[in-house]
Amino acid sequence: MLRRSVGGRSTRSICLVLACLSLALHILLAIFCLSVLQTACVPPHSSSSSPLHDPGSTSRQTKSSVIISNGIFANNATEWEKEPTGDKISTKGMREVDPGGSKLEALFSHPLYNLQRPEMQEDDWLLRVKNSEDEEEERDTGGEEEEDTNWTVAAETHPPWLRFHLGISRWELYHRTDPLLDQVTHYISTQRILNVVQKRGGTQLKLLMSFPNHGEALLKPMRQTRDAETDVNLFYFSDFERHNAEISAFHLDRILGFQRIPPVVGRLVDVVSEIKDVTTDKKLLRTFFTSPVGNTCFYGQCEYYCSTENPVCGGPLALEVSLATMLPDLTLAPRRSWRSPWRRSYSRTKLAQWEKDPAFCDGVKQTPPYDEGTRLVDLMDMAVLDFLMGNMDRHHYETFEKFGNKTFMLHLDNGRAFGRHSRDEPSILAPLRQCCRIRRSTLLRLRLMSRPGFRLSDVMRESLDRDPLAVIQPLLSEAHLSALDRRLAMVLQVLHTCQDLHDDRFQWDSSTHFRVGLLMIRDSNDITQRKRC
Ligand SMILES: Nc1ncnc2c1ncn2[C@@H]1O[C@H](COP(=O)(O)OP(=O)(O)OP(=O)(O)O)[C@@H](O)[C@H]1O
Ligand SMILES: [Mn+2]
Repeated sequence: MLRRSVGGRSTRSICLVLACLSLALHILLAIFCLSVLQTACVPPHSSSSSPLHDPGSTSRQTKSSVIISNGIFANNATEWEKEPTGDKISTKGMREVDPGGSKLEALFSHPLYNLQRPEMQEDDWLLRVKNSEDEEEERDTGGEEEEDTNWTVAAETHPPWLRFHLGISRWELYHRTDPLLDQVTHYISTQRILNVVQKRGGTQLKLLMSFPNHGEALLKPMRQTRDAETDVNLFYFSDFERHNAEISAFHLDRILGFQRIPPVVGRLVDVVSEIKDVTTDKKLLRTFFTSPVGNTCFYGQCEYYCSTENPVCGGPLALEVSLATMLPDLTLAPRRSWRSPWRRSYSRTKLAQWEKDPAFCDGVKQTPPYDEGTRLVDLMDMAVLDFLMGNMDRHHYETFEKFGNKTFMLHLDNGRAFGRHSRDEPSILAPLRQCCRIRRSTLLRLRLMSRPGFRLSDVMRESLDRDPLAVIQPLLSEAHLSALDRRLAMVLQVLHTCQDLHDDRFQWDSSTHFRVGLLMIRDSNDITQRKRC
């Protein structure tokens, strides 16, 4: 009896121990699975304007262009309210934010900026390097030889501007972490200037600079002191273009994760030895003069501000300028110019249609190319970029013809941005307010940058400090930098209001109490990732 009960008790305790062990193992397994799932499912938000975008899934996205949050993120919060995985991420390969470390590096190391790149197809590249087969074929067909450029040599021997051209894809101008970016900006900010001519097109003075090895850059000069705020009585179309706006816009676009502005860098040029003495443009040369205080000035020929009353002056010789890397020549890579649906009237009295009609977006959404693909959310990205930097001058945008409508939008001409820091211009956000659409990855990145560890003003300050002109004076004043944070909060507020305003677009899933939101368009990448999850 005793033995049996002892035996029974020991069997029971063995069973108990085994049950405990099995429970512990299950808990361990569950923790492991959760951490693996989190790593796999947290960072799936990509900008579809990058090679991360899976071109094959664009059609999938087109068919169902709104997100349908199905409760994968298991809590009662809407997607909106959920925190992006932030500075506390400790999953493999992720760094914790070091309070004294580089916020810019921390931002670019974040999962939202490091998404897996789907394989690029041959037609996803804007240009392609000739290979020996092409050359043979050309010789057989009697095709023209490339002048003095050997396109078949190894990529490392190409000049940086050429490698930049070769890296342009259907979804982005460059890859954010590519060391080439530094090389191309270093090249145009240091190479000898061989020739200068005025660049046609547009309304204000711009110069086309040539460098050794066929490199070219678009120059916009400094016209007023960097800190001067635009006069409140000036209309947006009467404002000067600013060289520091062009530089800052490039940095902001990259920080937002878009990669839709060609690399722009600052440079101090000598107006005599690097412009006057080397130019072959007689019309430009004729406009040089010495100002009453002995500074060398010029004004060129253009529609606005090209007169003795609006000269560009060295001090007495040095002039701050912005240099934008030139895109491939139009004969090699033609571009299409699109009028922005939210273009302003460029009139002192007239209002544009979108300013009078709150339902303006409904029409846009049904109009090609905004009725499918990513073009509408790309417009929203552009509105966010422009609102943050106070740019009211976005009348057109361009795309590369080769890619048709399945491609990103180029954000060229940002010279009228960063004019005022003390005032925000809510009308720039009209597209967002009227459409209530945003790319999911953009939203998550914006929210990330509203957090102290990745604060937009801090990452912008750090990024701009790397420009050669920053040693003279910061490219953006502290007032402009803090305006960025203020405006970012406003963007997030607008999106939040979208949810409140359009509550009919939300349904309640009664079984789970998860809100099913139709607010945000998903990236194709999100869909791919979600399947995996
Ligand atoms: N990096 C670049 N590479 C090649 N072409 C460019 C580049 N930047 C601008 N351009 C071309 O030059 C044209 C004029 O440039 P930009 O728009 O900056 O001048 P603008 O005087 O401000 O024009 P507008 O008065 O029409 O606003 C653009 O429309 C674009 O086609
Ligand atoms: Mn312009």
